[in-house]
Amino acid sequence: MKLKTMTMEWTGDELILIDQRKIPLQEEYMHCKTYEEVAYAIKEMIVRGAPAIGASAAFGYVLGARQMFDKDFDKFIENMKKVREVLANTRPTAVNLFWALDRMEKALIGFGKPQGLLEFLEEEALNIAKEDIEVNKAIGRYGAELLKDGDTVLTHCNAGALATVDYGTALGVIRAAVEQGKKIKVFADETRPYLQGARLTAWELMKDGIDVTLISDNMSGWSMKLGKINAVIVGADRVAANGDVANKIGTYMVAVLAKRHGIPFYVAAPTSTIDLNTKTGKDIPIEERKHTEVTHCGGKQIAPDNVKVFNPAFDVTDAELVTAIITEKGVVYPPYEKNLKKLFEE
Ligand SMILES: CSC[C@H]1O[C@H](OP(=O)(O)O)[C@H](O)[C@@H]1O
Repeated sequence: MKLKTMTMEWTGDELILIDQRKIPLQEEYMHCKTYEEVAYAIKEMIVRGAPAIGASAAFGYVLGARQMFDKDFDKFIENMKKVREVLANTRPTAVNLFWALDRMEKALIGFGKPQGLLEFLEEEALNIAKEDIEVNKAIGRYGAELLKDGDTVLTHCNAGALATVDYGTALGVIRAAVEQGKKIKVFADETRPYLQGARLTAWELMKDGIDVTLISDNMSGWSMKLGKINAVIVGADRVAANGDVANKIGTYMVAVLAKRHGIPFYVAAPTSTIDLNTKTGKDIPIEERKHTEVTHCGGKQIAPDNVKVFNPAFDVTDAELVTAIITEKGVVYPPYEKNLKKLFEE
């Protein structure tokens, strides 16, 4: 067995993904044997979460290399541009997708010859996946130092094991603090419209026996005002060079409320989510998804036919609202422009 976690399994022949659309009511799996099937799984959010998307795309690239292999290396390189394009066109916001595809393409071109190349690409995809787990544990260790015994942490969306290869980023911090013996409680907001908080975060934390309370999105402000929240920790899909953070829609609202109530707002993100080529949040492409995600809930229509809908899947939190960014290399504080750059100079 090559790699198996709650989120994904790489058997050597196929990528098996838990269908995150079905959690918490069913645990069903999608078996991807082609790069097109992996692309479908990413686009339809069978797998979601920036690092999980990146790792899945890496294995999709391996499957595509097997499908498109050609002994003529130049022709093979050309073929792989199509594989990359199909995988890259799935979702635009999470930079990990492009980071992983860049890394796989670099491995392909660097290897330079067809003999042994498929095995080499498989090893690189496995490296990406296994490194993600270690990165998340490092984020957890650094982030846990920011939490006190008895803290209650509000988290938005799902930045847990299901959003990564394993362990999670924001939930990795909570797991690490609990593993250190700290009594941590979590408030998970539901995260309309896709409900990653209600469906995924609550499910993950209950499976781990971590104290979690589910609230609707419009309860986060009142929970803070009542003094129930000591810290906010969220994940990220892309951190711009100036520290602006793209994350699930609703994150910005939580960040503004945290600022209003003097509550620290932490972003847990691997360096693979930090994109120095994106100067500010204004440059981050924000995915808009289908209207039925808003007009329907649990498969039931909750809005009038033909109502107009705006459904951005992400928003951007200004760097000034972010207390610190927790990475696998340590906790980064403002000024982000300077301090994020340093992460890549060491
Ligand atoms: C650890 S990254 C998790 C990040 O990804 C989620 O987006 P989606 O569920 O649409 O893939 C959300 O923004 C999470 O914070």
